[in-house]
Amino acid sequence: MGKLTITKTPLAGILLVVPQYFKDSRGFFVESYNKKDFSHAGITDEFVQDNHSKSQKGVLRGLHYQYPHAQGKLVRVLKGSIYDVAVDIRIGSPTYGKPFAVTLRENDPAMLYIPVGFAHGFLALEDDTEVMYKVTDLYYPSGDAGLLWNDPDLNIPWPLDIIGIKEPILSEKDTKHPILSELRSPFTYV
Ligand SMILES: Cc1cn([C@H]2C[C@H](O)[C@@H](COP(=O)(O)OP(=O)(O)O[C@H]3O[C@@H](C)C(=O)[C@@H](O)[C@H]3O)O2)c(=O)[nH]c1=O
Repeated sequence: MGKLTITKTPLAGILLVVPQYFKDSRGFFVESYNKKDFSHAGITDEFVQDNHSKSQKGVLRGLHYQYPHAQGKLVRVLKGSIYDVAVDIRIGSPTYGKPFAVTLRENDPAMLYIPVGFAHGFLALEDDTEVMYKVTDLYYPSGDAGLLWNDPDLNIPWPLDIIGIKEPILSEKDTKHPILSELRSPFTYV
């Protein structure tokens, strides 16, 4: 059992979660999820699916949400690094349309907890970047939805120049999401 440090961010509900990191001459050990400690710290969601993806440098996945069957997410990086972004799409939220971003990387136990009501995406900053995330509902392709990654209204400072690329590598689907002003968000702020 390790110590769990949870830090609030400027977007209510989005949390930085840092489990205790035990490093020794063999490498490291970390409890990446512990139901009891997470519940005590206020993350009471039940995670029902684990996702694992690998991306080359410059791949941008997002910004995604699912509805119905909305998913809370707990995101971490196994290999490489990502610029991870959550955008508040809860109607009535004081931070509606605002992004929060953090760099998550290998050999660093920091994770991002994103509750229901946010669109999520990330840019892989290195080749062979592997991301693993727990989600609170199963995948329903019919509920797959998103927001356009480069919507000027979101003004997300994706670090493309820092990794030396002009345009990210996107799925066909991710080029076609609506912008914030066209979004009919199903989420409300409570
Ligand atoms: C997300 C997902 C995809 N798939 C399949 C569908 C498709 O053929 C293939 C790739 O799917 P996608 O292109 O949607 O994968 P990807 O672009 O990586 O989608 C993911 O992006 C990040 C940012 C998220 O937050 C996730 O919730 C999810 O939306 O994998 C599943 O079988 N289960 C799943 O849970």
